[in-house]
Amino acid sequence: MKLQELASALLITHIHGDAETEITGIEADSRKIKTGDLFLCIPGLTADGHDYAPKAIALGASALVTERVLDLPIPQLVVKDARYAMAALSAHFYGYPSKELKLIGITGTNGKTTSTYLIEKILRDQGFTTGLMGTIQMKIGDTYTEMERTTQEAVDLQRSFRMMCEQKTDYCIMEVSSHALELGRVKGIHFRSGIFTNLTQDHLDYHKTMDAYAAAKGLLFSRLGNGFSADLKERQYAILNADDAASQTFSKLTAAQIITYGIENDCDVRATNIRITAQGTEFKLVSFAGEAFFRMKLVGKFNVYNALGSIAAALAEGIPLEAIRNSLEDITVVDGRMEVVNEGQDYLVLVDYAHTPDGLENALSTVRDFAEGKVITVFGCGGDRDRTKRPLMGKVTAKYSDFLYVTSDNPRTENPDAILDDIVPGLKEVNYPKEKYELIVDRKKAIQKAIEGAGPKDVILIAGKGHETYQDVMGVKHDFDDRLVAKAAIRGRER
Ligand SMILES: CC(=O)N[C@H]1[C@@H](OP(=O)(O)OP(=O)(O)OC[C@H]2O[C@@H](n3ccc(=O)[nH]c3=O)[C@H](O)[C@@H]2O)O[C@H](CO)[C@@H](O)[C@@H]1O[C@H](C)C(=O)N[C@@H](C)C(=O)N[C@H](CCC(=O)O)C(=O)O
Ligand SMILES: Nc1ncnc2c1ncn2[C@@H]1O[C@H](COP(=O)(O)OP(=O)(O)OP(=O)(O)O)[C@@H](O)[C@H]1O
Ligand SMILES: N[C@H](CCC[C@H](N)C(=O)O)C(=O)O
Ligand SMILES: [Mg+2]
Repeated sequence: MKLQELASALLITHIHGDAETEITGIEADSRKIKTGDLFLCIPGLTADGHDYAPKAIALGASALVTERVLDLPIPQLVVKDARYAMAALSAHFYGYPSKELKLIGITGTNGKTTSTYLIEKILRDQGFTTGLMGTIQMKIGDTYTEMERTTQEAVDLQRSFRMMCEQKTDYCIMEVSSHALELGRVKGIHFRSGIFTNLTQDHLDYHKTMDAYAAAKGLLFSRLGNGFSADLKERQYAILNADDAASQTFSKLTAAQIITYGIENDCDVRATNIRITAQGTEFKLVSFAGEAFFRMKLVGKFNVYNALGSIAAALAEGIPLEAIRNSLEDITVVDGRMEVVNEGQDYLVLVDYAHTPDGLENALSTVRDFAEGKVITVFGCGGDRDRTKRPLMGKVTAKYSDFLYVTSDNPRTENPDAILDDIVPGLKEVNYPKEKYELIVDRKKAIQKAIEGAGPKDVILIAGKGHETYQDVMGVKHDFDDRLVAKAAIRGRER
């Protein structure tokens, strides 16, 4: 594509340099530049892409997008807002692929990943081809790619959408993080449905206040439904959790058709007669499409919420309730979410991804409900992330645990001991007895100790890292998988 043609996606009348320059790719990271690429110089939070322009040129970049003219020998598109340009130019370069897909976006503090897998299952059982993007991976059909982030940067996102189109994907189900919404990674993307799971504390390091965090999530809905359509295929839906106060705000922001779901409040898709056991959940679904009895293998009331949002999204696509039920009843586990580590031992070991106060509240209250023995929790908090959630996570775990191992999650660039020290005030606030917890920085040792100390019928919840197969210490990702560490410890104890 010629630079001139690409520039037509923006209000650019003047190009510094040769407008006929051929652009064969588009990148915002100098480390990924190939010959012929356009390099977007993004002023970021920690670095300024403009500083990497010379490196991009050395690697063969054929043109730049900049916010100021640089004294460099290749053509430049000078724009006011390089992030906006990144989203708009990427969409244009890849031919607006989101319009060729039915895109279902999910936002909320907890439950996004889980919901993507539930919806994927329902759609695939109906014979649709699907793409999935989120924390665990990107999946196109049965091909998996590990991702750096939950929601990709605009350039990568548009490229992935194009790949999905090439593989004749009908639906793409994706997690939309608040960072992505705030940083414009999904700007201009055409969503068919937006789902809101819930809003509780996380990421205040980035958003600073809960209001700002909510406003970021709201962007998914304010951009939905900008034109009414008689054609069902073009309709857009905002699927909102009626039991979360933020939904009221989001409902005012959107022009899309609203479908509400929940348990406590009156809504369009509601679960009643809920029964939670260690084996799963049961509930009666009452909806505009009729009633049905669901029996799922996923545990916890929070998974009823995830199921409800997914059911609402599927109903909006015209999928029969019976079929939805059959699909959801089939799902046994979502990778790293309440995943049982079973080596035949007489105590239960669960690996879960709860890494927020509310996630822990949900996971632990569920465990507490069905535990016949003690509840032993192993958890920590991620470094370089919201510090204010640390004592809150301590407080929640104290509320439900008979014994606690406070350990490292991904310390990233922080001192691991200091992270543990930030958790302890939460334990002290609720007078959690000193003899009921231990601080063990080494996560492997903490897991081993928890397993060595477990008695018959006890439940050990290892929280925070779920599906992760690494531990990030000072930017180095060391192999680490809670499930494998737990397995080895169980076997070691038996010997
Ligand atoms: C807060 C946040 O999301 N920051 C992301 C953002 O940073 P940024 O825009 O400020 O970029 P920067 O690192 O300052 O660099 C500026 C520019 O220089 C470029 N650069 C930089 C270095 C270099 O050698 N060459 C080069 O070209 C970068 O590609 C970028 O375009 O863009 C960068 C490039 O894409 C990301 O690496 C960075 O993610 C950081 C590492 C991060 O940790 N993000 C997390 C918090 C995140 O996004 N998480 C959410 C999930 C949350 C959830 O699931 O709940 C997610 O969607 O994954
Ligand atoms: N609907 C929910 N409400 C509250 N907690 C939940 C819910 N669903 C899952 N959880 C808890 O939160 C953890 C993370 O779930 P999941 O990975 O589905 O969320 P996510 O929103 O994708 O998280 P992330 O922001 O890290 O991508 C689970 O392991 C579980 O403990
Ligand atoms: N998407 C979340 C995941 C947190 C997972 C936890 N293991 C941690 O490292 O804090 C984040 O990036 O904040
Ligand atoms: Mg996720």
